[in-house]
Amino acid sequence: MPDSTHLSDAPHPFPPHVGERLARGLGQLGLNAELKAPLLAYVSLLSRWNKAYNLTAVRDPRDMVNVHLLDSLAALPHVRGPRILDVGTGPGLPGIPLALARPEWQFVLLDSGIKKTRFLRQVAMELGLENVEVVHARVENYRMEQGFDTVISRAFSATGTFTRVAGHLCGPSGQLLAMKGRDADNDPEGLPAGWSVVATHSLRVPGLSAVRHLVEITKDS
Ligand SMILES: C[S@@+](CC[C@H](N)C(=O)[O-])C[C@H]1O[C@@H](n2cnc3c(N)ncnc32)[C@H](O)[C@@H]1O
Repeated sequence: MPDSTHLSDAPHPFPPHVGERLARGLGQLGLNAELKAPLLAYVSLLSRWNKAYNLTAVRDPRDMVNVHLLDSLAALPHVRGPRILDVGTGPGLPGIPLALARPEWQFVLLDSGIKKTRFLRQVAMELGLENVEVVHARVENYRMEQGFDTVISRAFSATGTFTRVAGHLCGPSGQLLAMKGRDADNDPEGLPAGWSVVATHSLRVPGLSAVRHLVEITKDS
């Protein structure tokens, strides 16, 4: 395990153009430039812990800016607060970038992998993220008295499986959002009874040529 006592002192291990790329992307998404510093601090932690914990296959911090940070933030206009659950968050995607962008909302970041949640607790502590709770659990076993406004996942599973294992965590007027790559996977046949795909949004991510998709699923009324 990386020695956490040294992490906060570590300089960002990136050349200036990494920050410039991020600042440009934030501008294109209409987001505050002040997000740049905490997002780079997150990428710094991610790339350091990745060496020991293998948290993401994306190893180059320059690629992390587009593939992880801006990709996560591109979903923000469709996320409804104030209570968000990120299912299978892995190293905190999209949960950490979203929580940084919306400090007034409450985020639960859930993953069944102990290395992921250990890393995320460190991130929340180092970045002072008081709006983030980290939960180590399988989503199908996780229960919450009050449902969430948005239950989101990125690269987690087929849309039908996501709905089956996480649907019980949606509040009465909540929504499920499944972040997908090129293939939207919005096949209504795969959904459990009583749930429908109400929209598939195409997302443009700064710096990425391929279109991403966001599948919105709600309970039938
Ligand atoms: C492909 S990774 C995606 C991680 C992250 N969302 C991203 O976009 O990089 C899928 C994650 O889901 C987690 N996972 C798989 N099944 C799960 C379950 N039943 N409950 C909670 N987490 C699960 C895995 O541990 C893994 O971190």
